Amino acid sequence: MPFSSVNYSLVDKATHKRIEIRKMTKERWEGILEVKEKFLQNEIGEDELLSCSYLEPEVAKSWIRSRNYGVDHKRVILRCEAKSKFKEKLKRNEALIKIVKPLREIFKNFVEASGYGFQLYDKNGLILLGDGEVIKVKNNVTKGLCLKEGIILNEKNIGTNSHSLCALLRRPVQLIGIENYWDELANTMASAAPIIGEDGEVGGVLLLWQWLVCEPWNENFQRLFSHMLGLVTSIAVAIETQLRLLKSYEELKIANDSLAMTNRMLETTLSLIDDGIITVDRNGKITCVNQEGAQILNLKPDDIGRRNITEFVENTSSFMDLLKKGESAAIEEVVKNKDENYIISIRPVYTNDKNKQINAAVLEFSRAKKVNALVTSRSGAAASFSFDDIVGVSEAITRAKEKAKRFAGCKENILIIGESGTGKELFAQAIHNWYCPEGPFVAVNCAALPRELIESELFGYEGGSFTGADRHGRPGKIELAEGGTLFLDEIGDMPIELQAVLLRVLEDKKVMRVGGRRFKKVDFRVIAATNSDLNKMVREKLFREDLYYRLSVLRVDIPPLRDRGKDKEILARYFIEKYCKKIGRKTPQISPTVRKLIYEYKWPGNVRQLENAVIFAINVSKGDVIEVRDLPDEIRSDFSSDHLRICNHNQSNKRVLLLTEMEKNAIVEALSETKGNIPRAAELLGISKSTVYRKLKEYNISV
Ligand SMILES: Nc1ncnc2c1ncn2[C@@H]1O[C@H](COP(=O)(O)OP(=O)(O)OP(=O)(O)O)[C@@H](O)[C@H]1O
Repeated sequence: MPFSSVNYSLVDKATHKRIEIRKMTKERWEGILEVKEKFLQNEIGEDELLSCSYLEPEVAKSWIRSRNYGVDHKRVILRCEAKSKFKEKLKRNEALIKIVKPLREIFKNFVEASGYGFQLYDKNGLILLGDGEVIKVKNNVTKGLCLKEGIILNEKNIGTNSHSLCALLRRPVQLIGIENYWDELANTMASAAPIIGEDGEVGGVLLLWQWLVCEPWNENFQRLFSHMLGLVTSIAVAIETQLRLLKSYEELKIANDSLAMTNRMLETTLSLIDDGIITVDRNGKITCVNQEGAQILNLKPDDIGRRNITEFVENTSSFMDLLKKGESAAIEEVVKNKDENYIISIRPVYTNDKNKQINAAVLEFSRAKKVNALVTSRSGAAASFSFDDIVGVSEAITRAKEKAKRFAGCKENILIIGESGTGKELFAQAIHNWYCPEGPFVAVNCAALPRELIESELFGYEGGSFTGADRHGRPGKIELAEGGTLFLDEIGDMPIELQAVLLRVLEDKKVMRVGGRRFKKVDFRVIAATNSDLNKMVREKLFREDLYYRLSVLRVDIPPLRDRGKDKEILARYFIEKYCKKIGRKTPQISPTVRKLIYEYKWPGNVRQLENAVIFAINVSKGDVIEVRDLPDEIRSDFSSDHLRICNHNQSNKRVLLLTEMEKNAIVEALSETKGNIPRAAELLGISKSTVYRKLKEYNISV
């Protein structure tokens, strides 16, 4: 008689299908028993078994598989997993075991009290967590089935069983006694529920089993049995949830750790930046700050998230306008309670790239002084010379150097007077480097600047103030000299109308850009230089008297080269060596005639002229000695006339004798060097052949 009554059911959470559990009646029990005996004794075939209404089709299929595996229903041989493999599997299932273990501990007492067994299997029937219980079978006779970890109980070993069917069908399964294949399990009832992992695979099976203590068709037993399945399924669901939580927790922990690491890296990076970095929200509230930023704004840790950037900048409205505009910008601002100007670079942070809605901004505060120094050094306006680079031992230069050094130490403006090429800029750089080597050295040649540009060049201009100007405006040289030196070369050429403006700047130490409305504080020293007679210019009303006095508080006079005695030779040798080193050439000697020339020539172009002459000679000379012929034409011709002038004008016998002797020696030397070749000797001496012939006669020299 077909058995069809359905007594209870549960919903499989994996498939969301209702699993119907058939009630075990006496009739069904006996039906199964009968068909099992027939099947095991080969009295019925597979088809007949599969069509048996007492038996669940999945159980029937499993019996067939069990027989095909060769499982003996009376006696099975249990297999243990190899130690190393077992270890590896425990490791693989670590998270699952970690969750199930405490549950099993709780359950243990319950097991002892009510005779339940509780195990965790992997999907292949390996016991990952056992209760170590011994299955007692048949009339309380203890048999040797120990449900310990490491034992493999699967269909291939023990035939049909609930946890293997559960893993295969991926849903809860309940088997009672004779539904199992192995006779030893005929007195047990078991409920198994799968633990499905995030990947949708069976990660393990939870099994709850008990001895059959009464007839399975007993009402109480039926109730208990249904509860058992509900219980094991709920535990499995709880474990799945915990597994997911653990995974999310671990992912979160990894994400957290990496976030913390990124934060630490960012903090370290920010602390290394010696500019202030401050982040603000769209309303200007300060949200984050690095050490330097906190120092600039004098912020305490408590201020973060409370105070607004507008509390710290003077020109609040234009600052907030820029911030709200959401464009990258840089402005120069005065930070309240600070004596310094800062360049504030604003970098907006958008909510997303599409709508460009500003969400926050990163502000970089850099000291204007530092930025200007960088700009000027990058533009080649840095001072590279020191007092040690001023070559010379003559009394005149030593005195000038000492004076300049004394003046360098104080903040006053300095006026350097000297002929062109005497080294005025060299002195200015040395003074600057003595006093404030960190600051910018901004040089302006007042003679080289077109008259109409000199004002914007010196004072800068605001954006759009005149045609051709940079639309963002530009700082002037005075602003750029902040914290350093403004070197005004050829000050005598500064237009008179600008002299008044310069005087005011020197007095107030404030500038306003052309087209601007705001004065800006500047702190710099002026070193002015000229080769003009400023005194005379003042008398002739070409130079403002008040500016002259303002500038000439400390005055250094640089002596012309002709007054520097043996410095001339020292400098010549210095330049030869320096230049040859630069071009990688062997340093040539100076012929005695050239040496004499160096001493006696007037050097109207001073040190610059000497340096240029030496470079010229090195490039022209072919040998190891620089000869007169190697020198530039104008020096040779100037020298010859100087020479003659000395001969003509100086009537002192001694002097004439000396000079004639010198000339005679030079001619003898030239002839010996050219082995008596007169045209070549003339070339060497820088005089004509006919002069050589005349001189030979005059000095009675035979070739
Ligand atoms: N004492 C010195 N030692 C070494 N080099 C020197 C010395 N004096 C001048 N020079 C060199 O001579 C050249 C001219 O010097 P500098 O430009 O300082 O002169 P200047 O008086 O400012 O000239 P100008 O009036 O034409 O501007 C530079 O190359 C400089 O380095």
